[in-house]
Amino acid sequence: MSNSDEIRGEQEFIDGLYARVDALRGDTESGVTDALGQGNTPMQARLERDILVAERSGLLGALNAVDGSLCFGRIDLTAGGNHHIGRIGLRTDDAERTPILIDWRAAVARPFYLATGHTPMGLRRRRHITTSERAVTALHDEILDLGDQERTGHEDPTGDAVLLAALNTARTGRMNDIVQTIQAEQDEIIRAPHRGVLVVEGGPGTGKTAVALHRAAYLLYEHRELLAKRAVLIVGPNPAFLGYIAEVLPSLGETGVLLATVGELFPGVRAKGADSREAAAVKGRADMADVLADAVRDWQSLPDPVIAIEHDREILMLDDGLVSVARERTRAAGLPHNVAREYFEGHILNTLTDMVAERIGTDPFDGGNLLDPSDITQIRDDLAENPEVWAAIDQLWPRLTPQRLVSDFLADPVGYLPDEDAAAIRRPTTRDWTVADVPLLDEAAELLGVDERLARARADRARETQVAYAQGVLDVSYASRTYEFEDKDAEDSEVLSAHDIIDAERFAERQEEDDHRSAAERAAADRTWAFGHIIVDEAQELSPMAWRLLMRRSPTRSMTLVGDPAQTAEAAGVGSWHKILEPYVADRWSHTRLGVNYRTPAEIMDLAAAVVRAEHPDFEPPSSVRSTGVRPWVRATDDLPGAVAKAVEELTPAEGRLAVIAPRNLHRRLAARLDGVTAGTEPDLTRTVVLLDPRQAKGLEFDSVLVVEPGRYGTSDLYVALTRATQRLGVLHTGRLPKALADGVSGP
Ligand SMILES: Nc1ncnc2c1ncn2[C@@H]1O[C@H](COP(=O)(O)OP(=O)(O)OP(=O)(O)O)[C@@H](O)[C@H]1O
Repeated sequence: MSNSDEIRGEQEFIDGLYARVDALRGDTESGVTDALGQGNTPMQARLERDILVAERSGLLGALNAVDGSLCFGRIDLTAGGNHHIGRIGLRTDDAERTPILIDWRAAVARPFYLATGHTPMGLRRRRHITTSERAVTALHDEILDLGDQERTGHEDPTGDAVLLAALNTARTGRMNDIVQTIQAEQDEIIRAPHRGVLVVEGGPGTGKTAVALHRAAYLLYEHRELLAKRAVLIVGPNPAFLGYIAEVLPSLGETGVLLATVGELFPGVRAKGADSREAAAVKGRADMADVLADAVRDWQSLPDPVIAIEHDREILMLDDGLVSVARERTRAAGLPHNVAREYFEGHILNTLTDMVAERIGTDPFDGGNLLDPSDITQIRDDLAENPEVWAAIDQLWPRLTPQRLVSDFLADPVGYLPDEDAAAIRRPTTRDWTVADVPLLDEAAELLGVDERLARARADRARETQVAYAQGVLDVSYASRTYEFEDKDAEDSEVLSAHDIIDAERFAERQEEDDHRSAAERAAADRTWAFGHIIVDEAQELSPMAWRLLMRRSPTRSMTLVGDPAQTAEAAGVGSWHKILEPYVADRWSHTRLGVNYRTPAEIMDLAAAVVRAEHPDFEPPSSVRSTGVRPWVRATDDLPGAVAKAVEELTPAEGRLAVIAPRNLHRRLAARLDGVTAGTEPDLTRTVVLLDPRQAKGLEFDSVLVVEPGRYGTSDLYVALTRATQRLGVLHTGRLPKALADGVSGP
């Protein structure tokens, strides 16, 4: 076959695949339209319709998402025949249902990623198919069976042309999937068993984030049953980062995933405030769990010295001795505070009942008690009607919300912590919640528990509303009943109206069961949700308190943690995997390392590594997969805004993105000189020029990067900033220059 025949052949095949996708999409769309057009059908049918619409909409979403590059590879087998590999699997629309496109996650597709000339895994040839929209634009073939003489004219002798093209393309501000070029070391991690804790460590640009996202897609494919129900959680360091990675999973046809920062994991709270570095470090420490437990105990107070309760025209004196006994008995039950309150109420009511009984029932002659059990019950019931009794109980053992506990604690933490730490976290109760507050709120929720009676009362009220609603719905369907039964069509006359099969109560129950939100949506609204799998990116940044929160969300400890200790920025970050995991899984976790940097060219990586080596001489950076021949530059200036504006002009790529990374307090001055720049807490990363502080740059990448005033960053922040570029790096400074930068480059 000639060179162009090969392309034509693939084009025809791919046209066939798209025809199949279009037909499927048409079927799915009309299925949804028909279902929605059914109008006021009986209840059961309506529930089924909702499920069908949800399922079909998911399928439709997947079909639309993969449209860009449905098929990207082909493997030719030594034994004859071939398989095309794509983002989703497709079968023929006939009785045989023959596979025509293999999902990249299927076992059959694996040799596409792993086969080498050395270990061909039954392959003769591997082909990468590049498409633009629906048109085939290039083919790259690798011969894996060296004895095979057949040539296609599309041979790629080094086998890395497609990878290098992907690494060199202009960035868009949104991460792309790497499904066409997953490397063998990455594939192994993506397909690792989902049980247990897997730690993936690797330097900048080694594909940790990409691998984590593809792993989520793989797990959803391989364990669809389990994970569609329990959902996968992906935790990232900040909202800008989550925006950056948000399109990867949908492009792989997967949407059943919750992406969140730790600051978003307490439903009902949005962390908008900022903490100082010291405050975040103190709030993140593991001993905060004990501190909060102490704070809860301090709400369980004693009278000072008595509480006088007027009852039945007498005064009952509740003193600290009596309350102390009730408190100790309640605490001995070992229950969360709000749950234990019911026991405390019981003890106090008993204490007061004894007092009253003693006063009115004592036999003046022998000191015995003249009351019988029904009198005692009556006294207790009367006391339970007395608002003063409840006011005393509320004072001594108040019901608390996590928000109340934490905000009161932060308003006055003195006495719970060393003075310096208390001063660092102290703040008025009116302030916004911060990210570091969220694990404290979660801890507080655990310590407080849910008052079962309150929860039951709330559930009862909700149920009553639902039953009333159901009754209304059933009345409507009852009205339509005659019509249904009079219908001439025999099949329709078989249809039972909702009334025949279900009463209002049961319908309400069924409504509760049939919650049509996706698992990810339900998980987002539920603090106690147990996820099927949790993936944590930049895991080295999380504090011990944040780990406590995440471990609660993963009772099965099915987790993938990715990170790089050399990039740890947060003072609260734990730093060592052993320290993070020891309390939860002891040493039952596995560890793997990625060693190739796909992002940063060797010229830039050498400079960044020198910065870390100045502090840690044994530091081993990942090796860059490519070099560009373009050396980074470092320049001194007296006029920073002017020099930045000039450098931005010089570095802005014709296509692609530029990041200016500068300390936050310079942003206003710099932004004033940069037209159309985007900045702020949630910058729009799709704009050509983005202004970021070093923390915001974490996990992101750009074609060009300009680092401003490097002398003002800590080593790990500087390492992060210097390793964000795929092509060019410039450094500008007025002040001190870290020696490694001065030595590494000589500016013009
Ligand atoms: N196999 C691959 N094929 C194509 N591109 C890849 C591959 N592996 C990684 N990349 C690209 O390399 C870049 C870096 O990947 P990624 O952001 O996942 O690295 P990282 O290890 O998370 O980096 P950092 O720790 O610096 O945030 C991304 O653009 C990613 O798409």
